[in-house]
Amino acid sequence: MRDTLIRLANTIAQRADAAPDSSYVASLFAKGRGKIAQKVGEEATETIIAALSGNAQEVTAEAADLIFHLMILLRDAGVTMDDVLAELDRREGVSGLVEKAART
Ligand SMILES: N=c1c2ncn([C@@H]3O[C@H](COP(=O)(O)OP(=O)(O)OP(=O)(O)O)[C@@H](O)[C@H]3O)c2ncn1[C@@H]1O[C@H](COP(=O)(O)O)[C@@H](O)[C@H]1O
Repeated sequence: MRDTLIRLANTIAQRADAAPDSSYVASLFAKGRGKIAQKVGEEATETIIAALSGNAQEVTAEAADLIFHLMILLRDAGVTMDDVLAELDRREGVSGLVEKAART
């Protein structure tokens, strides 16, 4: 799973410095963080609607759109996927400690 995210993050990073009319991702970077954030919001809403409709194929497609646009927003905000995954790892460790404490 991490390989997919790394490949996509690398492609997105290359597009950040590319000419705006050279690709979809490059054009989104050129439009700025407000537009990128708007796309994340739209894709999040579409993912929610798909999940509520109960169609797993639609949820998969919308979730892919959401993660893709979120990765563009992260790049624009100077946050790496490694930062996010490290935060999730840290929380897993924290919750493990809480569970351990609850058992003692
Ligand atoms: N994963 C994706 C991906 N998912 C969705 N999309 C595009 O995201 C856009 C979102 O669709 P919408 O209908 O919501 O948006 P729109 O109407 O085109 O745009 P708005 O006017 O709403 O801003 C579509 O143009 C999709 O093609 C993607 N475009 C690119 N990728 C990946 O990004 C890489 C780089 O893409 P390019 O920058 O196009 O080379 C590709 O190799 C892919 O791996």
